[in-house]
Amino acid sequence: MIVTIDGVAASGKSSVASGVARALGIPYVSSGFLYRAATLLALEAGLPPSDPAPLLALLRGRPLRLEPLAGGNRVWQGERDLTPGLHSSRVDAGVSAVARLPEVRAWVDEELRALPEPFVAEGRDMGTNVFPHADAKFYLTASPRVRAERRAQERGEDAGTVEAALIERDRRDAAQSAPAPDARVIDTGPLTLEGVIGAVLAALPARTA
Ligand SMILES: Nc1ncnc2c1ncn2[C@@H]1O[C@H](COP(=O)(O)OP(=O)(O)OP(=O)(O)O)[C@@H](O)[C@H]1O
Ligand SMILES: Nc1ccn([C@H]2C[C@H](O)[C@@H](COP(=O)(O)O)O2)c(=O)n1
Repeated sequence: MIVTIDGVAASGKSSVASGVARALGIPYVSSGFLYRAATLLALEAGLPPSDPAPLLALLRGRPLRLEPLAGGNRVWQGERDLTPGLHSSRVDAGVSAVARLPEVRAWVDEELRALPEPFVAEGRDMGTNVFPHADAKFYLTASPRVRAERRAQERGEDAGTVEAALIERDRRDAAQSAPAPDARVIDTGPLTLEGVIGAVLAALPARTA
């Protein structure tokens, strides 16, 4: 069984996917972690963001392992846990360029499709491209301001600065961020996190709940 939760930056995908996965007793998969890990390694190696060849050689030479857990994901390269470095403003600023590379997207898709079911998968294109036959699909939205205030509170940053960065990231990620035609779209703006999780659980087909 696969449930997909897609949406724009800071719309609540990870938090909602985690809550739904816990309620179902299954892991959740954060596809963004793989894009962020590839970006972190590219930045550390000083690789050119527009040339996929050296990055793919690095990723295939020393493979990454995504560890989906009910409470969160971790990404390992050998014995090195890359997770602590994935959610920095530096990675935020560089990840869209890496995620735009078709070769990197193909690598991420291959990694995701190799994971054993069941799981909740969150990202931008889980319901459209990676798992089009998922059992249930959801797409989260909220206004840039609402998302910025949540992210700013989470990271202790200025909401105006965060809002501008989110709008820019939405623009850069637009090509892969459309909702699947059969996805249920949820505006999380008026809802608490628990309210969104409850709405997703209530909308699951009987066989998945
Ligand atoms: N409905 C909600 N009400 C209030 N706060 C929320 C809600 N949904 C998410 N949040 C909070 O908003 C912040 C961003 O949520 P989260 O990290 O899950 O978003 P995301 O879509 O996974 O972000 P990114 O695209 O950067 O990975 C977190 O602090 C989270 O707790
Ligand atoms: N399925 C996905 C997941 C993520 N991305 C890109 C776009 C995001 O800016 C970046 C980080 O994702 P996040 O951790 O913020 O969910 O990775 C993508 O293109 N496709």
